[in-house]
Amino acid sequence: MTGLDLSKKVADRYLKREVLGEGTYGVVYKAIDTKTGQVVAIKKIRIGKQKEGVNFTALREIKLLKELKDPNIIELIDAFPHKGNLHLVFEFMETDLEAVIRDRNIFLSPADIKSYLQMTLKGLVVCHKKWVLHRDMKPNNLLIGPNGQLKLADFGLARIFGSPDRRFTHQVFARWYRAPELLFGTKQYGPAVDVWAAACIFAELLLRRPFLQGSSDIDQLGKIFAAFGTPTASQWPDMVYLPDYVEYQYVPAPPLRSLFPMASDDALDLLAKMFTYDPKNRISVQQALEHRYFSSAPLPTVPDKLPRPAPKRESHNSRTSDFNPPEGPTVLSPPRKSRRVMPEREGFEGNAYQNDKLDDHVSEVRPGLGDHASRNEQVPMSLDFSIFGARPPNRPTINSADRTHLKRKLDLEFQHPE
Ligand SMILES: Nc1ncnc2c1ncn2[C@@H]1O[C@H](COP(=O)(O)OP(=O)(O)OP(=O)(O)O)[C@@H](O)[C@H]1O
Repeated sequence: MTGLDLSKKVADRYLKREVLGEGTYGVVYKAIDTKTGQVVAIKKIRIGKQKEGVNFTALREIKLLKELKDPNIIELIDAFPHKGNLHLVFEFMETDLEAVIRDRNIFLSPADIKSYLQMTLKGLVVCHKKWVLHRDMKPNNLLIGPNGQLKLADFGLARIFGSPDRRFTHQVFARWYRAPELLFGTKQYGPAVDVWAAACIFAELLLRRPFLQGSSDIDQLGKIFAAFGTPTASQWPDMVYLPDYVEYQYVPAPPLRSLFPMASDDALDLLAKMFTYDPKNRISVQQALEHRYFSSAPLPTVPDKLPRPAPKRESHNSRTSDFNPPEGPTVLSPPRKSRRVMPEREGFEGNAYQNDKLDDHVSEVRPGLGDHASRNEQVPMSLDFSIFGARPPNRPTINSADRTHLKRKLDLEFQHPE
């Protein structure tokens, strides 16, 4: 029996290989496109059994992705229903920015950081020009291909934001990357939320660890204010009118330089502009790309010279593959499962990370993509960041209450399209 025989064929075209992980909307597995020989990633989304019969979140993702073709945005190659599931076929990406940041063997030079940030912003500017927010920017949604190209992925939560009257659910962001206006419950927000998240990613590239690790929304705001000072009315006049506004004790901002001692003056200037409190005054993605940080020395590293994690078990060529793998498909444990958080009571009590250990007995072997399991290990730090407290063991994603809320919201939107 050949490897080909052992592999399961999907839609008469894709040879299924190992599971790569599991996201909010379903399992992602690796496959080979027998038509082209290309290695692909297939996101399998269960089609709802509801009256409408289709998972509209997935349809939205398809529509958005088809409109967003760009070297810095993940390519949707194909989409088809199969055995009651919707399958989205994406170009296969070897790793993601989170794996790069966590890899203690990787040294990121100022030019490397500049390059990763520039590619992130280039992908975002395409979204924003088409009036689309990404809304879920975080390092593990920034995938990296074999030639070092960074591409924005996971548009499951993105949506068009053209109409000024549109209201969004504000609970969709992974907390650590959430802008203060979202944390204060704003119902109308714009591309500035992606700029804030990109600033958090920029800071994370500089620090080699997540910058503002709040354990609740209130704590998240506390962490933000400890870093940049409590915003004053003159800095952000609309703040007091936001639905969930609460007054925080005034704390002055420490010098930004003290938080990022290794950053250049240009990097700090851009960072400060991206971390501006008032979304109306926050720098846009286009303006950020035009900032002198990107034109001053050192120039951004060319993508294929960027440091990336070493492949774990086999070397990948994501564009081609032999059709005769020595073994059949290996089903691996979804690594993301162990990183999910249980429903969290917002506020001061409860521990969002209490279920981290649930899947500890399942070992993870995931060739190609970065070793997510190792993310809990200590990583070298470039400065003393202890004022922001101990590093929680895991990275929170949206909780199930958020998800239920989001689903209800999306269902409503599709029942009453504007
Ligand atoms: N194009 C791809 N190539 C290779 N691996 C991928 C690709 N897309 C997703 N993956 C991997 O599959 C797993 C699930 O990804 P998915 O985008 O569904 O969710 P996520 O981003 O991990 O989580 P969330 O849904 O909470 O944002 C992740 O481990 C991701 O790295």
